[in-house]
Amino acid sequence: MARTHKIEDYRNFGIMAHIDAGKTTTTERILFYTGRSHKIGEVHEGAATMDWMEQEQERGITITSAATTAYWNDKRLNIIDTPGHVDFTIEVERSLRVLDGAIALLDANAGVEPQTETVWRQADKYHVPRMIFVNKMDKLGADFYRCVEMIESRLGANPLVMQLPVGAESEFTGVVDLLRMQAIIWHDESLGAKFDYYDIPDNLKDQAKEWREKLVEKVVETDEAAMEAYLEGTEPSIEDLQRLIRKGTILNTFVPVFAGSAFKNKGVQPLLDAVVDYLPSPVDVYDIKGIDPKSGEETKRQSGDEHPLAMLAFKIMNDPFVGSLTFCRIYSGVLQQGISLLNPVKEKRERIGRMLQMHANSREEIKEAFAGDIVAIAGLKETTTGDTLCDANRPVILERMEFPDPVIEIAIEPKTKSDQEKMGLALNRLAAEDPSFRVKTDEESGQTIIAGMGELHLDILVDRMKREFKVEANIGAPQVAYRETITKKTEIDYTHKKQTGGTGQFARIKLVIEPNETGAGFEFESKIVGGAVPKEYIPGVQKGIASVMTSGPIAGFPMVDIKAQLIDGAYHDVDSSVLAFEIASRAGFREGVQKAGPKLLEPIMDVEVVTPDEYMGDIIGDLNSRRGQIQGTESRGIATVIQAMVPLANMFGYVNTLRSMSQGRAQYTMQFDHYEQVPQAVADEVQAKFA
Ligand SMILES: Nc1nc2c(ncn2[C@@H]2O[C@H](COP(=O)(O)OP(=O)(O)OP(=O)(O)O)[C@@H](O)[C@H]2O)c(=O)[nH]1
Repeated sequence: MARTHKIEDYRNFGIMAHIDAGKTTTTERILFYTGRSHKIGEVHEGAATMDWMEQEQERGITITSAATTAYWNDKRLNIIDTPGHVDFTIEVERSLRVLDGAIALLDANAGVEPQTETVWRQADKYHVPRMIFVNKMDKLGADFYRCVEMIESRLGANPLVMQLPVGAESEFTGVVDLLRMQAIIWHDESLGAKFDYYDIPDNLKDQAKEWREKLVEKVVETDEAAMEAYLEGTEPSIEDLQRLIRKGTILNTFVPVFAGSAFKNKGVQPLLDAVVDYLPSPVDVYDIKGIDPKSGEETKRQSGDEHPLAMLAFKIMNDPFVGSLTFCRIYSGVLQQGISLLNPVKEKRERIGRMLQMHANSREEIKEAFAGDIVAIAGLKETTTGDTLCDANRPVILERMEFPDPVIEIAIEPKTKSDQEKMGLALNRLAAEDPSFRVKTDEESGQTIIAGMGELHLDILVDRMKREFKVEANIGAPQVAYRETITKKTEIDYTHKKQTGGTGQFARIKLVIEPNETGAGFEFESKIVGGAVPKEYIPGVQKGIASVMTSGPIAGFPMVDIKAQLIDGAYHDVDSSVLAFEIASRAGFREGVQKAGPKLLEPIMDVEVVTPDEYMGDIIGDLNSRRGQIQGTESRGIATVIQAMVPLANMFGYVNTLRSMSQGRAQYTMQFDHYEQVPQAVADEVQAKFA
């Protein structure tokens, strides 16, 4: 099987938006017009093709990114679905990672919304070229020009207005194409409604002329020759304009803006034309960066079949028909069924079995795939999200995605004992799919603990466990991961002696324990010379201390950052053993930490809030009341960035507070920074709760 489309004719793009801006509807229409989807499922009827999982439809938010292949104007489109919910920024990041361009949707009435700002900034981080579709022009209160203004003021972007709406709200009938200076009018609102080209309506003629001038001026600025010609009175041709718009879009100089109503089936076809005309192909964007696993040096991988195979796994889904499906973007080389590839991250081999191409409502078995393609591979064993698969002879680790550490822990237990094993399997599967989700066992209580990015994040995973793995579970309240340590140097002299007929037990130890540097963990050293404690018993001493450290004296949290030295001791020829020394050190250390000024530590988060100026005062005041320490503020574009260190314990529910304080316009991110002593009053509370 050969390539059906040159790599230059690929468009890998995603659609990003605030919740409810119409991403699902627009994607549905795109799939319909590209001819692959023959039945349109309205979102509210719960039959949307892109929303695969049941609960997504129930919750009405798109959680997973699916990739779908479609065709338009002889070009091959791979549409990568990106979610809009703030708890799933990780999903947005991973789809932004593998797409080359994006359409940002606006609700024509709501304009630029908070999550539009969030995903826009994420796209900025990856330099993703974008276009904007002002959707819902048929809606009450739709205002195209206000949206254009907000693109500048809220997103700090440079809008290149390509179309003007003809009418608005219920009078919306089509658009003026400013490039060709003609009106495109749809005859009715039904699916597949026909459109025709007309002269620009009289009442829009002046406005169209004015906006075309703005368009041409912005476009010729990207090219000196065109600029000079224009200044001398020569209008660029439509082809020249298109070429320069493509160039400026790919360089992120400006963002072409279009108008329409996906729901009323208006504006989608010209939008698809624009995807083909202005969004980049895989060879138009930066070469993907990577690391040579042998030398550790940075390298790059060019897009193209002629280069060694390298692809990035960006999504794992459980598929009811074939089990686990790993979605991969091929950057270079040709992938063939049956070959064996290296996963250099895990240092494991993977054999490529079944390969699928996903379409809107069908899947196609393929034997071969090429640079630029997105394929779903069945049955990979070792590969998790973010891993690279490559030619073993030319290994590369493609730029890894950044996954923030989980901040919330919740205890989980199956509703029935018999589900214990099934739950373990399910949690491990989910953790393999989602790098921001972790599972562990609490040593002390034996409880299973799951950790994630937020309460909603964990909620959805528990829900998936129920639906996909048929495991019902109860969960506890979200919990901060406290730690304990000591503050004073202390010496311990402890003797363990037991004489109960037969062999006795004897061990004497002298320990010095002291605080270790923050983050240095547990250190053990033996200073024994001359055999006061025989060498073979010393591991028993270390083991005894380590076992006590799993549960501190204040509230049973793990102890950290302690240095222990064994300085002296004594033994008995018959009665001493490793076990006797372990028992002695356990009891001695436990006694010692009580005298060594034990303290409770809490995780301190590095919090960054990005907000419009007017809410800054309130936000800082609120952070102070959360025991937060403001590190500084700076302006970034049109917003203010506040940097603060805040205890995690006081950050639960912050999303909602921030939302209401800023009318939803401020966003925040946080990540773990360090552990710090808890003030006494708070420590007392924690102790009362856990001890
Ligand atoms: N009036 C009008 N409504 C629209 C239009 N496009 C979508 N809608 C409606 O807006 C609502 C949200 O649309 P979706 O397509 O589900 O939006 P979404 O962005 O995918 O939402 P999430 O999946 O929750 O992120 C639905 O009720 C749609 O019918 C439009 O062009 N005009």
